Amino acid sequence: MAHLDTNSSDGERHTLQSLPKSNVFTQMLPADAAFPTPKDSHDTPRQTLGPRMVKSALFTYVRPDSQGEPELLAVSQRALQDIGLNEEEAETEEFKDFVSGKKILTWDASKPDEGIYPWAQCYGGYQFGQWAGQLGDGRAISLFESTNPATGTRYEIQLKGAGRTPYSRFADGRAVLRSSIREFVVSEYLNAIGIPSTRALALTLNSGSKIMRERVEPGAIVTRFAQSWIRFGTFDLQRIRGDRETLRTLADYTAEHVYGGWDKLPSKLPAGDAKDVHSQIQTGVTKDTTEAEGVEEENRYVRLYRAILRRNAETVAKWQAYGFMNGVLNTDNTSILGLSIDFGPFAFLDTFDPTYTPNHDDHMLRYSYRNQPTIIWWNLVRLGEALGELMGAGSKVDDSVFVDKGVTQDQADELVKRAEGVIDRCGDEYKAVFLAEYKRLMTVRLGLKKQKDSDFEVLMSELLDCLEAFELDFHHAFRRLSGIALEELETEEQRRDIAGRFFRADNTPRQESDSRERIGKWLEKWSARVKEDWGTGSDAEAERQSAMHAINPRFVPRSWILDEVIDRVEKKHQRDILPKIMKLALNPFQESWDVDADEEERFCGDVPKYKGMMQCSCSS
Ligand SMILES: Nc1ncnc2c1ncn2[C@@H]1O[C@H](COP(=O)(O)OP(=O)(O)OP(=O)(O)O)[C@@H](O)[C@H]1O
Repeated sequence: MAHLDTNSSDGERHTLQSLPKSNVFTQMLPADAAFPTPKDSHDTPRQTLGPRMVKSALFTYVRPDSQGEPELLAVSQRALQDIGLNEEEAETEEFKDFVSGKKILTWDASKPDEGIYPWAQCYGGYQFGQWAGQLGDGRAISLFESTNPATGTRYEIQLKGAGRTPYSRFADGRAVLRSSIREFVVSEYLNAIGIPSTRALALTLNSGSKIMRERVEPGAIVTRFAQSWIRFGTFDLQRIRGDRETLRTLADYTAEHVYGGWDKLPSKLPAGDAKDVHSQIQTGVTKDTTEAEGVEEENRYVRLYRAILRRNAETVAKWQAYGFMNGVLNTDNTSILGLSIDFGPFAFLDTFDPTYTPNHDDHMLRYSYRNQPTIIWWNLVRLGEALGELMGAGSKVDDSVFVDKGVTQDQADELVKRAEGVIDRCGDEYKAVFLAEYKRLMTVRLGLKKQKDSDFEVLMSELLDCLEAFELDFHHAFRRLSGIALEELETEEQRRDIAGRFFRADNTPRQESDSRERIGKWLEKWSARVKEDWGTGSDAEAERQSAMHAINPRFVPRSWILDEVIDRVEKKHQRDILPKIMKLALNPFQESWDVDADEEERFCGDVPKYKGMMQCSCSS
C-alpha cells in the first residue's frame, strides 16, 4: 500500500554545490550591531562570541564549532527529496562535513563580502506562563536557505548542537545523542502523517565528545530545516524591548517572505460567521486594504495575525486527533507558521488519558494533552499583544506620525479597543478553525465520508470515553477499527467478540467482560454510520478499509520505542536500528516493511507492561 506522502517532491535533484542557496533572512532583517558583517564575526575569537544580551537585532552571524569525530548515523530520504538533493549526495565526504558543521560551504574568508555566512536567531519567550527574557538559538546555527526548484518551497537549513552562540546563556551549545535521536525521528514522522513540522535531514554523532548532563553523554548534531524558524517568542521579545521598528520589520518580513505576500493572507470573516470557517475566507486582499469600519477596522496586520492563528489552530487540532503532545508549549516553541517545533519531552498518548503530560517537570499539567488547544490560544493572545499596536492602528497604520513617533494620546483609547476587539473575534475564529479541523480528521479516522452533527457525541465522544474508561490504546483503536469488516458486526455476540480486539493481548476475559458490551454497542452505531456513507458490498468495504488504513498509522514512535532505539545505538552500538526505524517512521501507514517481521510486530504491538505513558525531563 502506498504511504501518505504529502510533502514530497519529484523532479530536478541537486548536489550540495549546485543546490540553489539564499540568505533572505539575514539580508532583510537587522543584524547584531556588535558583528554587523560576516567578517566581523569571523575575525572574532569564538570565546568572544559567547552569551550576552543583544539589542535591536534578530540574528547574529556565528559559525558552527564542530567537536569530536563525526559519524553520520542516519539520513532521511524524504528530506533529501524535499530539499531537492540527490540521494547519492548523502554518501559524499562533503555531505558529512556539511552536516557535522566542519565546513561552511557557502563562505570563503578570502572573499568576505561574498557568499552566505551562518547565523543564530534572536528570540525571547514566555516559559510556563512567565516572561523568560532573551532566549534565541543557543545551540542552533542556520547555514543557508534553499528553494527546491520543483516545489518552490524555501527551507532554512540549520545545525542543532553545533556550539555556543551569543544566545547560549549558561549552557554549552551542544545536544546529546538521546534528544537528537528523538528529534530526528519524530519530526520526520509528523511530516509523514501530515502534521506540519520542522524537519530533519541528518543525524551525526560526535564520536568521542562528552557532554555533561545528569551523566556524561555523547553529543550529536541534527541537521534540520523549516520554511521558517520564527517563533511567537521572536515577536514577544520586540514588544518587551519596546522596539517598534524591529517589530514592524519582523511582521512585514513574516507576511512577505514567510507567508508569500500580503495578498496571500485570509480576509476578514463576515460577522457572526465564525463557524463557516473556510468557505467565507478569501485571499487576494491587497496590502493597503482596510476591511470593515470604525472600531472594527481590520488592516493587513490583522490579516497576518489571523493567518498565524489559523495555521496554529489546524496544527493543534491535528495533534489532538493523533494524540501527540509537545510537552513544552512555551511561546519560544510555537511557530509563526504553525509547525510542530522543538522536540523536548514530547510523546504520543499510549492509553487515552487527557490529563497526561509527557513533561516530568510539568506539575500543573499546563502542557497536558487536554490543555494544548487552550495553551496555543494563550500563546496567541501574547502574540496579539505584541501585534496589538499595529493591529489597533487600523487604517492609520501607515501615517507618518504613527510610524515615526508611535501612538498619540487621542488615538490610544480607540486603538486599544480595536486591538482588543480583534483578539476577541479571533478567539471565536480560533475555536471554529480548531473544531472544524479536529472533526474533519476524526471523521476520516473513523472511516466516514460525510460529517453529521450527531457524530461528535454519538461516535467520537463515546469512543474516547470508552478508551479512557477501559485504558485502551489510542492508536490501536483506530488502526484495528480500520481492519474490521462490517459483516463481522452483524450480531450482538459477534460485536462483543470483535470488541476484544481493542484490548491488550494479555488482558483476561474477566477484565474485559463489562467493557465488551459497551464497545459492542458503539460498534453497532459505527457500522450503521459506515453503511450510510459507503453502502454495502465488497468493493465499498475494500475502499473504506483502504481509506482508513491510509489515515490511521500502524507505526507510532512511542516513548518506549525511542528509548530502546537510543539504548541500542548508544550502548550496544547497533547503528542499523536507526535506518530500520526510519523506514517505519517515513511510511507509517504500511502493514509491513521488510525490515524484520518480529521487530515490526513488537514495535507495532502492545506497549510492554510498565513502559506506557512515560515522562521525560527537559534536560537535553
Ligand atoms: N545545551 C544548550 N546550549 C545552549 N543553549 C541551550 C541549550 N539547551 C537549551 N538552550 C537554549 O535554551 C532555550 C530553551 O531551550 P529548549 O530546550 O526549549 O530549545 P532547544 O531544544 O535548544 O531549541 P529549539 O527550540 O531550537 O529546538 C533556547 O533558547 C535554547 O537555544
